[in-house]
Amino acid sequence: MSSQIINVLKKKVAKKTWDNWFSTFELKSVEDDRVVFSVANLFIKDWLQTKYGGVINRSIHEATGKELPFEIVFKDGELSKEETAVHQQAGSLLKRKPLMISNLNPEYTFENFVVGEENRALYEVARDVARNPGKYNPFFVYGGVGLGKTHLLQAIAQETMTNFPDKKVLYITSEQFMNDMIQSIKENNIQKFRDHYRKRSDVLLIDDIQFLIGKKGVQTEFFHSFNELHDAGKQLIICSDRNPEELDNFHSRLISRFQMGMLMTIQQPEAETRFHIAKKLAQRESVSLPDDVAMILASNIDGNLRRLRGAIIKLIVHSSVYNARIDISLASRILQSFASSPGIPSSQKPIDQIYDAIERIMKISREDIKGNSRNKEIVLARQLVMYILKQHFGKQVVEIARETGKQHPTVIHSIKKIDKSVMMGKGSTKILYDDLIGLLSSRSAAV
Ligand SMILES: Nc1ncnc2c1ncn2[C@@H]1O[C@H](COP(=O)(O)OP(=O)(O)OP(=O)(O)O)[C@@H](O)[C@H]1O
Repeated sequence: MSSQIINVLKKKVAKKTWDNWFSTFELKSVEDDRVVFSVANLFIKDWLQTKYGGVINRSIHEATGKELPFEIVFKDGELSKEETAVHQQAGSLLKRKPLMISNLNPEYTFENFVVGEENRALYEVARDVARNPGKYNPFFVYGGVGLGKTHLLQAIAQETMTNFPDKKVLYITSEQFMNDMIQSIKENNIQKFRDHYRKRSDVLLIDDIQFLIGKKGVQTEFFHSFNELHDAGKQLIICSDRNPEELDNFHSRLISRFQMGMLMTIQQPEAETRFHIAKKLAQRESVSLPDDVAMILASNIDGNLRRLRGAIIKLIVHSSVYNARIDISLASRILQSFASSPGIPSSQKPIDQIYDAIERIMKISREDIKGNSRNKEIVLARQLVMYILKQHFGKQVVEIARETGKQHPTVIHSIKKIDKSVMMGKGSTKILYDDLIGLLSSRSAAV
């Protein structure tokens, strides 16, 4: 029966697809309640689950006559050093994706951050912060969605760790701070939480502070952590999608703390900078983007750089799957698919906007998402709905539970799960999320 599943699956996908994506895919076991496959890479695992979950399910059904769910695990737990080296040297694009070891994305470095005139001053100060912790305290960076704030924060974190191996550098989102706080209260151990943030970090970086809008209790806790660290000369680095003054419903004393150090904004990159960013984004995927292709992408996609990245990833995946050259004609087709996907009307309720975006990008209907199917793609879509409601539209867990008709623990679990993938910049879930946010951010009020 084991080989039958693979045989059926092999017949259902094109040879090229099989060679590109299933070369390390093997059947590990068929159990009473599930089928387990293994692959040799984190990114492929994620990609197969998302893109080929449906066909894998159908193949299992056809071969076994049962509706068994499946799971994909790493082969032998993880890649051996030799395998990693081989995969880094050669093979398909996907095999070369690095495995993440910390909550910092190894690609978010200063070397990978392209500096145009518009952000030169910001870049210089950021490097200075990593060389001289405590000099500009706090360092507060704000600016629009997808302009590189997280990248810059993580670059400061990584460079500080290199410059000062003895310093304890802690990077978190303000949502994680809140979750840790709630967890510690549940476990009746708030002191441990306080010690963790106040005593065990020399450099604390907090991403997306705007998430704490309206959460007065967490703000108070953060205020005390801020003061204790600041008084002890520890470096604080904070970023937000808006100026501190625009943090509505924030304690005024916290806002004035944010304003007392170095406050800088991250600017939209000009077309020339976008050209260099496009080249760099491709280089991060070990692909060299021809100048004319980088040019056409940079001049057609502005604003949120995740859209630019999304287009480049699509280009690379397309060229890998269809064995096509990355040239102007392919880039134009990709751009057309971006342009022909009209915006989502912003007059709709957030949840309807998200359903629409998912239907367009993942081809999964709202009925499926609202239902109870455990199909992996549908489960992922459901989790993305909850995560986007929270992150992008600032909804509370109670509201999300009400709007999606799911229980609180399911909502919390889903948000955590997607947050982890997004934070780690992990594979296809992150790409999907970026695509969805790109589409939602470009919504047209006209429709
Ligand atoms: N100057 C740059 N050079 C190279 N890559 C960049 C630059 N700015 C942004 N990027 C890339 O663009 C993508 C989006 O950046 P990032 O996630 O840091 O944006 P953000 O401002 O934190 O977004 P959000 O407001 O949603 O939190 C990332 O892949 C990042 O590496």
